[in-house]
Amino acid sequence: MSTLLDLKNITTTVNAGTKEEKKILKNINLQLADGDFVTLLGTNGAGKSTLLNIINGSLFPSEGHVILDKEDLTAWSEVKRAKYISQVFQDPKMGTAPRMTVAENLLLATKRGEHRGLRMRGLDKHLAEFKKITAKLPNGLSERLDTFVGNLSGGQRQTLSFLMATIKKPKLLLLDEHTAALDPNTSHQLLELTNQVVQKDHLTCVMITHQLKDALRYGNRIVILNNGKIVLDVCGEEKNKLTEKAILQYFTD
Ligand SMILES: Nc1ncnc2c1ncn2[C@@H]1O[C@H](COP(=O)(O)OP(=O)(O)OP(=O)(O)O)[C@@H](O)[C@H]1O
Repeated sequence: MSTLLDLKNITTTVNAGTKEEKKILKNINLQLADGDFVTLLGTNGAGKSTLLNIINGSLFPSEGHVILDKEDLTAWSEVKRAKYISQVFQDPKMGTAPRMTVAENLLLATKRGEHRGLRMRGLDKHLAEFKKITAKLPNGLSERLDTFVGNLSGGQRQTLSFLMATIKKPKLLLLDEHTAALDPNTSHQLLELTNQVVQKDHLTCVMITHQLKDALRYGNRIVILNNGKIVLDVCGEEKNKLTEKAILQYFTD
C-alpha cells in the first residue's frame, strides 16, 4: 500500500511567547497508507482534535509538514484542502446549511470545488440518486428531501453531514466524534453506515472516538495520543488482539 498521508515532525504551540504558551502536539510523525481506517483515541485534551485541525488546515503547525498524496499542503488554506479532505464534526449543526433543503445541501456537496454560480444547477436529475443514498438509514431522511435542514432531527442532520462528506469520494475522511451527540441506536446505525461506505469506496479515514468498543470494532488501526504524543499505533492482527483493558493502560495522565 502506498502512503497517502504523511505527517512529518508536527509540533503545535499555542500562545507562543506568552505566559500561556503551550505545546499541544509534540513532534508527531504519522503515515497513513491508502485505505487505512484509523480510530484515534486519547484522554480529554490529548490533542486529537488539534491533530485533525492540522490535517484539515484550520490550524497551521508551528513546525513540520502535512503531505497528502505526495503534495505538501502545509501552507494550503482549509478551503483549498476541502477539495480533497472531508470532515464530519460532533455537532450536527456543523457542515450543513440550515436554510437550504436536504436535496440542495446534497447538490452542493456533489459540486464541491466547482464555481459558485453553477453549483445549484441540475437538482432534478440528481433527485433519484439522493433518494437512494438517504434511504440507507431507516431514519426518514429520504422522505424529507424538500425539508429545510434546520428542521431535521440531530440524527437526520448528522446522517446528512456524513453523506455530504462522502458523496464525492474524498482522498481523506476525518470524523471528529461524529456520533457522540446521537442516541445509542442512531449512533450505531451511523457507525455501521460509516464502515460500509469506507470499505466500499476504499476511503482513507481517521475517526476520533471515546468509545473503546467502537475503536476495537471499526477500522484496521488504532492510534492513541497522550499529552501531545503518539503512545500506541497498531494495525492488523496486533490491533485485533487489543482489549479494552490493554487500551486503558495508555490513558494515563
Ligand atoms: N487555540 C488554542 N489555544 C489554547 N489552547 C488550546 C487551543 N486549542 C486547543 N488547546 C488546548 O490543547 C489541548 C488539546 O486540545 P484538543 O481539543 O486537541 O484535545 P482532544 O484530545 O481533542 O480533547 P477532547 O477529547 O476533550 O475533545 C487542550 O488542553 C486544549 O485546551
